[in-house]
Amino acid sequence: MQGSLWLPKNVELVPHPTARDKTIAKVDIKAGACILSTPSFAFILLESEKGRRCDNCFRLPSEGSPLKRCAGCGSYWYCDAQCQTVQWKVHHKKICKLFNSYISSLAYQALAAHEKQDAILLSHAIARMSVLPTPYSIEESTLATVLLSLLPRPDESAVTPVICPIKPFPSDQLLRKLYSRFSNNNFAVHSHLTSIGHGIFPVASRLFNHSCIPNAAAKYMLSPTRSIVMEVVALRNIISGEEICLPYLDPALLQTREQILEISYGFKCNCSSCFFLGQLGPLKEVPTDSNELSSLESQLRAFVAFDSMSATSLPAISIEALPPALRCFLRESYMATLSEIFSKASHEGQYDVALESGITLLALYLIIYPTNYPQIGMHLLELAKTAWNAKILSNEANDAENQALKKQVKVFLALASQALTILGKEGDTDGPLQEVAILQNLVRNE
Ligand SMILES: C[S@@+](CC[C@H](N)C(=O)[O-])C[C@H]1O[C@@H](n2cnc3c(N)ncnc32)[C@H](O)[C@@H]1O
Repeated sequence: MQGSLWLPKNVELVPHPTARDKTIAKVDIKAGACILSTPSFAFILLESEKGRRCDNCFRLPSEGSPLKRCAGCGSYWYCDAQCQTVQWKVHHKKICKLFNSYISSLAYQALAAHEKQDAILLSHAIARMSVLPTPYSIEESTLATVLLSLLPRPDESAVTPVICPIKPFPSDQLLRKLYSRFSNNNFAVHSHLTSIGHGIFPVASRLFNHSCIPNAAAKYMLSPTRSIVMEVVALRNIISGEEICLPYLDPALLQTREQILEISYGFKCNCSSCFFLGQLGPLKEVPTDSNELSSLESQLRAFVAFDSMSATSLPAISIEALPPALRCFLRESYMATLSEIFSKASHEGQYDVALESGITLLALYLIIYPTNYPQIGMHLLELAKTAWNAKILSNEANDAENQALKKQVKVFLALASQALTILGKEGDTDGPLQEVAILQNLVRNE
């Protein structure tokens, strides 16, 4: 395996006691470094993005250049003839004429929404194998070889959804083998943390195990005429010999992640965060009395000791250090409520409520997520926008309040920039890094 051409030079695969293999760093890797850049084998847009984005490169159309619909099937959209040609060669020529009768067939219509998505993704993967010089000789494609070498999912016998009747049709055995690699090996493709599609990236699947406190994250690069590419980026400095892990799900799913990992991936996570949560037993209820809740929330903020007026870096806090009295905040439901209070208050202009709940949420994120996790950077940007709006609407005569809000905007922006720069540019243009730069400019020129 070590000599494999697809294996990046800075990592190696070594045996893992329960996960078959794991990937470790062969050298020290710096925060922000790209560990792997890998093409997808097959991918699909989410139904909600169909016709909004190009089916090949996933980009949004530029102004004045609407997407062009495939004249054959009318069901795929492209930026231009180049994107269409790329996808035509990879799989669409095997699907185009058959697509509409396939999706209106009773067998396809009977599938649940997620099965329909799997069925089309599987059709794309099969079509891609059917265009090999010798159809379905997977050894002619490195990505197909890696894909079929992946670990199957726990419910290997799940019924394969009906696929597009591609010619020549694959063997039942190949279809089942491929479908049994779905779900535990597929990735949600996102742009600035919003899902836009699904993809199969065999090399990334082969390399990275899960951790709820990952040291790396996946991002997706969209560029003209190219199919999407996944990049795996180090979130912090990784030392030689350390295992490199991705999050298979949002680590903030504190109560549900254990079950999801067991059902969908067939393993029990042994990270220190899961170990700690497993030892805690049932969590106390979050107080319903508003005074009691507010006092406990200020204790949480004090524990994290984040100073929104002067912080120059984000504190790294381990979940194990959380005092017993504050552990009730480790409830997913509390986090969801807090996040709703923050967004509602900032949209409705209740900026004092928004800033307080937003900083409490930041404190929780710093406890739950690892350093430089993208959600932290995105949340800091939202906090900066909220403080900026508060400043604009604040009483001009109240100079002290104005200056305090301006200081907060600067602190949030500087920290958002630090965290988001580690992941770097991804997805659609005009992302959060550009928003940070625009707001920094406004503050500077004010
Ligand atoms: C995408 S693969 C990861 C690569 C895999 N280790 C290999 O050797 O091909 C996902 C599968 O790896 C295993 N796995 C991933 N993370 C794990 C972890 N933290 N602990 C145990 N098993 C894990 C599970 O079997 C899961 O379904």
